[in-house]
Amino acid sequence: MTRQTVQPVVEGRNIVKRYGHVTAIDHADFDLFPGEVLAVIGDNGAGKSSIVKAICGAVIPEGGTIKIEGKPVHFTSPLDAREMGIEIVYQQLALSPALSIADNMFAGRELRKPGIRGSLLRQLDKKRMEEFAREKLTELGLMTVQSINQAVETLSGGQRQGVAVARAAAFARKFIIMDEPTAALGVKESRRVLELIQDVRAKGIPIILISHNMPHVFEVADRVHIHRLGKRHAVVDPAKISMSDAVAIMTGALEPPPVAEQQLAPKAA
Ligand SMILES: Nc1ncnc2c1ncn2[C@@H]1O[C@H](COP(=O)(O)OP(=O)(O)OP(=O)(O)O)[C@@H](O)[C@H]1O
Repeated sequence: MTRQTVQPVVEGRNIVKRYGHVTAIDHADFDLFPGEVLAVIGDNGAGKSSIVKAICGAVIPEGGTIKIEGKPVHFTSPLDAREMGIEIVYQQLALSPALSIADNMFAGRELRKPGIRGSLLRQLDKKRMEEFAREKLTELGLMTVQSINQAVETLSGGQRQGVAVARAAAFARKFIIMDEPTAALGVKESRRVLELIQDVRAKGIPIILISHNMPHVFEVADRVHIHRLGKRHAVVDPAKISMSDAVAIMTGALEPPPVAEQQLAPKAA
């Protein structure tokens, strides 16, 4: 397959978003390709969260185009993106501590019992949800947790993040956005989440990983999107650039490589 024939999963062009006098997204471009982990790095306030929010409907851009698998989209809320199979894992876990693992996995999209018990009486199909949750956690090697009915508040930070990743992986049909998924975790727990990212990629689901942690980025990313002053400043191959050069480009201390030497698309297979 040549580079030209690979259709991006996400293609953002010329995206603009202003907050008063602040231009959070300044005619930015963005590409995510099938099967890859794309890291997004940038200084504080560079606009990383804003561009990713525009892609998942949490921010509505004022200009530009966003295509998902070649089709223009105009999301008005993250629910629109979720319906399309786009999942998000936040640093601040969006899990409900008092609810069980299984309940958290299905929050907002519970399975109902078949027939009239589900459609009319709205009865939840607990058994099917538990089975599904168990299967998904097992798939990602996360069944070290005691019970699927255990409250999330009894889990360690890493296990909780594991549940959030498993939930995203279970429902993502297009891609997963992870915003600083290891920021709140210890060394061992971060390691597990990095392994999970690789497992999810192995399942064929592409991932956008926002992170300030350069060793983590360089360990798992296939390409590194460097965001600066509201726009895509460069895309580099982590196998070909040093961490310190990537940081220098990010801060403006070093010029980005010429476009022809950048990794704007994955290497041809
Ligand atoms: N809701 C908002 N209202 C006003 N300004 C905002 C809002 N969201 C973001 N901004 C501004 O837009 C710019 C980009 O912010 P954004 O959070 O996207 O950057 P970031 O690269 O994700 O930063 P960080 O790494 O610190 O999270 C910043 O100047 C920020 O203050």
